[in-house]
Amino acid sequence: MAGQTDENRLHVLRHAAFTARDVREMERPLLENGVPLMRMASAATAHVVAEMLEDEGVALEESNIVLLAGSGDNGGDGLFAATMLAGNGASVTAVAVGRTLHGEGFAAFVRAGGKVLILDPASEIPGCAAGFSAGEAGERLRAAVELAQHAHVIIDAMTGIGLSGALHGIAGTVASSLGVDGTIPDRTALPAGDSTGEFPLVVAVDVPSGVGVDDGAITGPYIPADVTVTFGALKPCLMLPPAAYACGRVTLVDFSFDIDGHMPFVEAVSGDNAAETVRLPRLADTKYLRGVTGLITGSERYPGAAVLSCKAAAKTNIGMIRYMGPQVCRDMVLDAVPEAVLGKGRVQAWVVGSGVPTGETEDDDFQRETIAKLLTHYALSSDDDPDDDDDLAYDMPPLVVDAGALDLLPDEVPPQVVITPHAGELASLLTARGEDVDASDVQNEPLHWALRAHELTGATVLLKGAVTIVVGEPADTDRESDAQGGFADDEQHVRVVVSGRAPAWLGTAGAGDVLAGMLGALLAQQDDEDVSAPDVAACAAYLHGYAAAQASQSDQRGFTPPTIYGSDDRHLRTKLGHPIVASDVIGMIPATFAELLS
Ligand SMILES: NC(=O)C1=CN([C@@H]2O[C@H](COP(=O)(O)OP(=O)(O)OC[C@H]3O[C@@H](n4cnc5c(N)ncnc54)[C@H](O)[C@@H]3O)[C@@H](O)[C@H]2O)[C@@H](O)CC1
Ligand SMILES: Nc1ncnc2c1ncn2[C@@H]1O[C@H](COP(=O)(O)OP(=O)(O)O)[C@@H](O)[C@H]1O
Ligand SMILES: [K+]
Repeated sequence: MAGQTDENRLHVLRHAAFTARDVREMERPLLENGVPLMRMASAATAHVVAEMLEDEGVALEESNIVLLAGSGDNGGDGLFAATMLAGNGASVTAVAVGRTLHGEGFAAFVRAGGKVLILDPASEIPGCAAGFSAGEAGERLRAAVELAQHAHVIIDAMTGIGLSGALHGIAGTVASSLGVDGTIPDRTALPAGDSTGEFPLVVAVDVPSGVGVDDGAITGPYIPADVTVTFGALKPCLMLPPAAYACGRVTLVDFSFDIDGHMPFVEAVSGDNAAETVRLPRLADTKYLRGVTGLITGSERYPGAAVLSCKAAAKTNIGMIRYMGPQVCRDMVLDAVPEAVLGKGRVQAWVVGSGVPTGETEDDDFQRETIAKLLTHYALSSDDDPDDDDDLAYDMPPLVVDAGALDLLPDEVPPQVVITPHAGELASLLTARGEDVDASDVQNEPLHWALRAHELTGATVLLKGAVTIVVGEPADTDRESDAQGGFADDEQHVRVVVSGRAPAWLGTAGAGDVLAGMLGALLAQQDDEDVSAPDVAACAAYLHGYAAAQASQSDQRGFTPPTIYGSDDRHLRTKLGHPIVASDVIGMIPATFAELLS
């Protein structure tokens, strides 16, 4: 049984992220018992740096390392790591970006022969001359940046979970000189773990300094890392876009935290989770029991979306699909999926809007009218008393609202309504509700805006991207108390799940239509009340991403669970794969099921 417990713990460690506050709570009992966490953190960091240098064929004695050290404990971790590296012959310079340095770490570093470069004229670091002129401060800053740019490795220990707001002051200037300012990481996401293989390699201590630790937002300067060595548990920024794209390969040092005693703030779905949401066919099944998905998708302008959504749904383990749409789409759907049934009838889940033009155009009014009529059944009245009408909305089958149906979404809907916008569509939906936001704001702070959309509409929000974020209510939430108390808006009542399984090859026309169809099918087959809409939605994104990975033969993915420090898991993912079209993803759905269920 112990083996199984270990396996569960490992799964949680690799797929659950905890807020900075919870991490501090988990640390406390260990620190009170005198467990030398900082020594453990820094030893692991030093080991990872040494290993990277070895991989690049650079001997430690010949290496130049620059430590960017802040004045908190993150800087302390960095200083002790640098001490070990200096002690083993590396030439290490610590650049102090704050007014102070961790006392013991600094003393140890100096004893090991490390050099220190102070940037702040007001610094109070013992034995270091301060009070230099503004001109000299500028010179020192330039020298530090130059030194770092020519190092083999930069160890980024400016801030960890103690960051508040965007990096400012000298730390901010250093980060924007060496990294980027406010823009999201733009890299090929090499499957072999993101390392550029070019010097300087960047190792982030705990988290890359400057990214939003709890929300993954990028609002200021930071330095994208090749490797992040993180301590105790994953932080949300290691999972959430866009910060997760700045972390590179992640190594987690297990401190034996009590992870079971705390609620993760964000979870990443795994293949096991996805497999669990698949309803296995039973001997006494009929097509109706296996689930029926109704689709009102495609239009005269975009008939292909009808085919993609229908075919994807039909192949995602259900009994039947029903299709409604214009003649051209009906013909094409029947051609591609002769099994489809045309017209109305009972369904266990709906998919609406994929390939339907938005309200800005005059086209396909009939398709939009049909969708609008269906959506009226999902509208909740805004008064606080849940009345009979509301109950009817709660009793409606799950519904996926995609693309051109998003602007038809009622003001407030029950949580089985899943909206599937990309960043631009989410910005439009929020703008229509009075928020001042554009697509790039959503890209920089996707969790924040997904939560806002959930809060405003009550819908489960699936925000598409390389890491898809899903926000909604947990399974056990009492809908009546929720209707009375307003919509869930704090971490206790919101479930945040991500899927980062897809390669970037998936960003291709029609991929969203395929996802909508797969999600509609996955929702239609649910007969377990304990599975929440956000979990089903995230699993659909996982299956979709996995099918794309198989179709493109790619190892690339938006989120890779961390390697646990000390475990022997150094297998490199190297296959970049090849381009695909959305239809290729559909073709791989059966093989994906076979793989995940085996
Ligand atoms: N508490 C513990 O038991 C452990 C903590 N560890 C390390 O300690 C870190 C947390 O340490 P701290 O709580 O000291 O906090 P940090 O070291 O993360 O950050 C605090 C420092 O950052 C500066 N700072 C904060 N926001 C800033 C901003 N926007 N711009 C510029 N500077 C800013 C503060 O002035 C302060 O100097 C963890 O991330 C981890 O690296 C590890 O040693 C493991 C054990
Ligand atoms: N860089 C990326 N990496 C992985 N997946 C991506 C990336 N960009 C987009 N995707 C995925 O591709 C799909 C695109 O959907 P969408 O934007 O709706 O396209 P369309 O409207 O053409 O169908 C989404 O599932 C999204 O998560
Ligand atoms: K850091």
